[in-house]
Parts: sequence; structure tokens; C-alpha cells
Amino acid sequence: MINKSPPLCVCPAGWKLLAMLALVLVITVWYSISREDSFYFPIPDKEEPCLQGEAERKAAKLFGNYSRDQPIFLQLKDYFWVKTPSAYELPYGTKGSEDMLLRVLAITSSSIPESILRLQCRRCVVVGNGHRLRNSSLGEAIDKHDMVIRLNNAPVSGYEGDVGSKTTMRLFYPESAHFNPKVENNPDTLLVLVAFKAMDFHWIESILSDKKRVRKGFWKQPPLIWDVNPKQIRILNPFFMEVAADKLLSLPMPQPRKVKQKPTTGLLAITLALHLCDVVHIAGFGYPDPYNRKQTIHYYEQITLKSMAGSGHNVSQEALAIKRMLEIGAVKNLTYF
Ligand SMILES: CC(=O)N[C@H]1[C@H]([C@H](O)[C@H](O)CO)O[C@](OP(=O)(O)OC[C@H]2O[C@@H](n3ccc(N)nc3=O)[C@H](O)[C@@H]2O)(C(=O)O)C[C@@H]1O
Ligand SMILES: CO[C@@H]1[C@H](O)[C@@H](O)[C@H](O[C@H]2[C@H](O)[C@@H](NC(C)=O)[C@H](OCc3ccccc3)O[C@@H]2CO)O[C@@H]1CO
Repeated sequence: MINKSPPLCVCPAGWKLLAMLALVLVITVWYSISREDSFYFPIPDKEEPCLQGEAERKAAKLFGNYSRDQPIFLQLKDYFWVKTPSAYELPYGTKGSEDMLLRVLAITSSSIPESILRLQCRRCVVVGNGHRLRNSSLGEAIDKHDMVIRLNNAPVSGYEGDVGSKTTMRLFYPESAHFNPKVENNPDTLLVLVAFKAMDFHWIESILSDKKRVRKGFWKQPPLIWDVNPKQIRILNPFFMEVAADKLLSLPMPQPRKVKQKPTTGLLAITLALHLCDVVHIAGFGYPDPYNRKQTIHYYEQITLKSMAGSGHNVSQEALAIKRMLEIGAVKNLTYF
């Protein structure tokens, strides 16, 4: 017997049901993305080839042919007698901070570990502190990189599944130093000080030489006791801050006194990685839309964009810079942007 009843999708009730389901799906996707609890995480490639000098070649489109003979970390030998003084003051140069630096560099190191130097091709990942790392399950993929670069006081403990636990390098300044560095880093993590002001050198010197601590001059109280091995400390060459400001954000150089804009530590870390690595991945970058006042910005704490007022960062300008880097393939994103 032939069944004469029409198929489900052509009767009006069937269409309505389908339309309702589609609407629910659209709303769920929209809500998920707007809250950044996104369930969409691209699965990272199995084994991407590592081509020597690839990041540098691609980044040349952005940076031009800038000098690559700059050391990654400041070195003592350059401060005994300053042949060519820096053109800029901190955070873009060392002009005026030479004496302080001489003391700091005498008690720290500038070497790049042998384990990094002997790699033929360096695959790096810069882990931003953004909320989109939450529930990402990217921990394992992050840890597979030769170098994992982390920022500020971002924790790994308790978040290993999403952000991994390997930390090759951590960029920080006194106000962003984790009070318990041993818990959130590995014993061989390089703790890379990004100096914004002369007091930042003063802080590290007083910690490492156990001299009298100075409490004034910081916008937030940094640790007064900081349990680290001086051999782990490095001082980042301010050249990378200059490149990020000048080439990526087109900020006026030198900065007029009144202009307080500066790159975020994340953008600085990407700039550094493009100089140091052959393949550069990023994860956890991207802020909520400015009108999204309730969305938390970090994967580890409940603060919103409001807390960044007065920070001197132009996050929409930075987003454009990161998009350009993604477009030309200089960096690849493990989260979404
Ligand atoms: C209140 C405040 O000053 N917040 C600044 C904090 C704060 O000082 C430290 O977390 C220490 O507490 O530091 C900053 O950055 P923060 O420590 O928040 O994040 C590190 C880097 O990750 C990228 N990021 C972060 C969150 C997000 N939703 N999207 C992102 O892309 C950014 O590139 C960012 O640099 C900083 O140093 O740049 C920038 C923030 O403006
Ligand atoms: C990469 O910049 C770091 C961080 O992302 C910024 O938010 C932070 O900005 C602070 C800024 O550097 C402070 N300016 C000076 C000159 O110290 C500013 O100071 C205002 C202030 C002063 C005294 C007491 C409280 C606040 O505060 C900004 C943060 O709100 O700079 C970081 C690098 O240090």
C-alpha cells in the first residue's frame, strides 16, 4: 500500500519546528560567542612543518628590514662603556638608566639557555591571558611547543588542562610579578623583566641583593620578598618595545610626554617571538567588545574591561595589528579572534 501522507518537512507544523530549531541554534551560537564561553576551538594541526626563518621572513612585511643584531636580553658588557647611547628612555630604550643597569646586570645573566640555542627550528607559543582560554582544553597542545611564553602573573596551577604547565619564559614587571613565582613557573623558567621605569630596575636590585626595599613609585605594590634564583632573571632589551610601538602600533617615537599609550605585554611578547622563533603560535588573545561590560577578560579571575581604564593600551588598535599578523601568516592562532 502506498502511504499518501506528506513528508514531515512540507507540512506547516514541520516547517515551524525546523525554523524554531534553527533559531535556537543561532541564538545559542551567538550567545556563546558573545559571552566568550565559546565551544568552538579549532583543533591544532597534528604536526606543522617547522621552516627555519619562516616567522622572520613573514614578519619582515610588517617590520621592514630592521636590525636583527640586537640581543634579546641586555648584557653587562654593553654597559661598562656605552659606545652608542640609546635614543630613548624607558620603556623604549635605556637612556638615563645606564648606571642602574650596570648594577642589575652584574647580578643577573643575559645568556640564552643551551636547550634553546641547540634547537634547529624553534616552535613557540605566546599565551595571552584572555578568557577565551577557559575550557579550551589546549594545555597539551601548548606544552608541545619548544618554547612557551607566558605573561605577568597568569597562573598555570589549577588551569593545566586549558593552558598547559610548561613555561620557558615569562615576561613581567614588578607590579605584575606573581607573589609565589615557584608555584607558577618551572625551575628553569626565564623570568624576563620588562622595565617601564627606573624604579623597576631598583626593585629587582633590592630583591636580588636583599637591599632596603622602596615602596613608593609603583602603581601597585610589588612583592617585597620574592623567592627566585637570580640565574633565572633576564632583562628584556627595550628595543622590542620600540619595535612594537613603532612598527605595529605606529605610535609617535619618541613619545611626547603627554602621550601615555604603550603596547600591551602580550603584543610585546609576540614581537619578541617573531624575532626569536621560527614558528609563532598565539593563544588567549582578544578582548571583549567595548560595550560588553560583564564579560571577564582573564581565564583566571573575575575582572572586566573596566579595570583597564587608565592602562594606556589601545586594544582595538592592537587587535588590528594581530589581525594583520594572522592574515600574512606571521603568526597562527590556536584560539579564535
Ligand atoms: C589593571 C591593569 O593594569 N591590567 C593590565 C594587566 C595587569 O597589569 C597585569 O595582569 C598584572 O595584574 O597587564 C596587562 O595584560 P594582562 O596581564 O591582562 O594580559 C596579558 C596579555 O594578554 C593579552 N590579553 C589579555 C586579556 C585578553 N582578554 N585579551 C588579550 O589579548 C594582552 O596582550 C595582554 O598584554 C599587560 O601587562 O599588558 C594589561 C592590563 O591592562
Ligand atoms: C604594559 O603596561 C602595564 C599595564 O598593562 C598597564 O596597565 C600599567 O599602567 C599603569 C601605568 O603604567 C601607571 N603610570 C605610571 C606613570 O606609573 C598608571 O599610574 C597611575 C597611578 C599612579 C599612582 C597610583 C595609582 C595609579 O597606572 C596604570 C595602571 O592603572 O602599566 C604596566 C607597566 O607598568
